[in-house]
Amino acid sequence: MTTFSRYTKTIFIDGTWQDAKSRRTLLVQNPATLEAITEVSHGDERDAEQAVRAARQAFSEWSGKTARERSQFLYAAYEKMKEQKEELAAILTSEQGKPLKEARAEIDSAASYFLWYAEEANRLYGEIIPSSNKHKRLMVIPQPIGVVAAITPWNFPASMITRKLAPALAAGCTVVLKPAPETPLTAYRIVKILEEAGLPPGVVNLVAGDAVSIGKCWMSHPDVRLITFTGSTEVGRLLMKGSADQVKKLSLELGGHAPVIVFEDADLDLAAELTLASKFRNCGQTCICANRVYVQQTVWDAFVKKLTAKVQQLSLGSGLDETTDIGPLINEEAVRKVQDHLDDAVQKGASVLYGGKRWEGAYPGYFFEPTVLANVTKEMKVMNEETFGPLLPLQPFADEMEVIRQANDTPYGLAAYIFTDSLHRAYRVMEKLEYGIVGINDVFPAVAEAPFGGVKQSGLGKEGGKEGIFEFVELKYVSMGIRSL
Ligand SMILES: NC(=O)c1ccc[n+]([C@@H]2O[C@H](COP(=O)([O-])OP(=O)(O)OC[C@H]3O[C@@H](n4cnc5c(N)ncnc54)[C@H](O)[C@@H]3O)[C@@H](O)[C@H]2O)c1
Ligand SMILES: O=C[C@H](O)CS(=O)(=O)O
Repeated sequence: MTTFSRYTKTIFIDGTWQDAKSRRTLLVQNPATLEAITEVSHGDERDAEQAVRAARQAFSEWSGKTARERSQFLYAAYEKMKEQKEELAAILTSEQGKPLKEARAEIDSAASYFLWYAEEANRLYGEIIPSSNKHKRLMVIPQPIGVVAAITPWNFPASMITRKLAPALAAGCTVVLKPAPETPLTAYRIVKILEEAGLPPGVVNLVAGDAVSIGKCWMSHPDVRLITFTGSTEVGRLLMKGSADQVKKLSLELGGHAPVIVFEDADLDLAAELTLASKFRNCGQTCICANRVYVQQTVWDAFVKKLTAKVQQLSLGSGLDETTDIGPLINEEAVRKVQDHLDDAVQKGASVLYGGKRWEGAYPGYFFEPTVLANVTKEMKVMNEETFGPLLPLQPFADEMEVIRQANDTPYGLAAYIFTDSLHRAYRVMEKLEYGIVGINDVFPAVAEAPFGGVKQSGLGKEGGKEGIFEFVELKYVSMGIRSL
């Protein structure tokens, strides 16, 4: 089990670990036990500016390497991350709270992006276009966009970083990275792993610190060509506005409000099991988790009985305890949001089928009981705003067209889920759902080989898949005049 000293340098610029220019530090605590883990460097615009200079300086050499050389680096990073999985998972759980079994799965996922883009680095093809003019030859060549600013969230502090770093490095970009203040130690260990894999100075630069000042620096810096952000829609809007003056390219992975639709022809045991798994993974703190469940009236009683029976078997506790199914929320603000959504729903007529209050257990941290609601209505906050906690509203529906309308009635468009054993119904409904990701009898769509991303106010662009690398690339079109003999 990794232990940290009282202070950990979490600013890494041009190959050197350093203090913040301001000498400021920030405490990192365990959200389950509230114990202090360590103080970390807390940088600002001065550190952010220095990081961009280092990344700009390193760009020519890194982008000048062959695809094979960049690929080999990413393979080495993959191998080292797999070797250090247990240590990384323990660090992740200590600062973020999720159960170790989920943290291990996240490290596997994080490493898979290094593996996938080690492979894709060698497949960033251009093309020759058949010219309509015999005196011209036309081609398109992909080129790395340049210095990339990556800003990441606390809920998946490993995979949200590698989902950006891997394609950026594969394409030949250099990176300045700001992790979430709640989870800087996972970012610290990932950069340490990259160092061990042979990271050249300036290729990846880490600046843990003040989000607003660092963000302002990178939004206004002319050498930052792309901002790739994963986080709330609210912050995504700020970054869009702040990048507009320079027309910066943006890749945005934002908030969600996933509907689950359980049809009468579904496997109800599977639907109950996967709805539970989706909702309560990471204590409900995932962008693609079930936020509302629509159950066809004819199977309401059977489904609700199965779901509530399973919820009662979930055990809460510290993520470092192997028997834990649900860990803490990330902080007190997160608990207050869950309580606010619950209070609002009950005041507007919802009934609590299970749970309904903070968990008073063996740990002093930010725990909330897994909670299931019925008699919910569209007017409730929980049916419209991302709760980001263990609160699950259930609502009956009558027919297919009505539930599709209800499912689409949101500004979000990240993920949606359908449970049915009818191929015809699955295809009909999937085509009409206004979401970037649709799960059919599945609630875990995120894999490195597929393009992950939302529509509407859930984001712009894709991460993963063959598509993900193109966020970090500019396509140059070359028109060449050829003299005939
Ligand atoms: N679509 C996805 O793939 C995806 C994945 C994970 C999380 N999320 C979303 O992220 C949110 C939860 O994560 P969070 O609480 O860390 O989100 P957040 O938006 O509060 O913070 C995300 C990152 O942005 C930084 N940040 C905050 N304000 C900023 C500013 N003004 N300028 C620059 N940076 C700023 C934070 O420090 C953090 O590093 C949820 O909405 C969740 O749905 C989306
Ligand atoms: O929180 C959002 C993450 O993208 C969840 S997942 O790791 O993609 O399932």
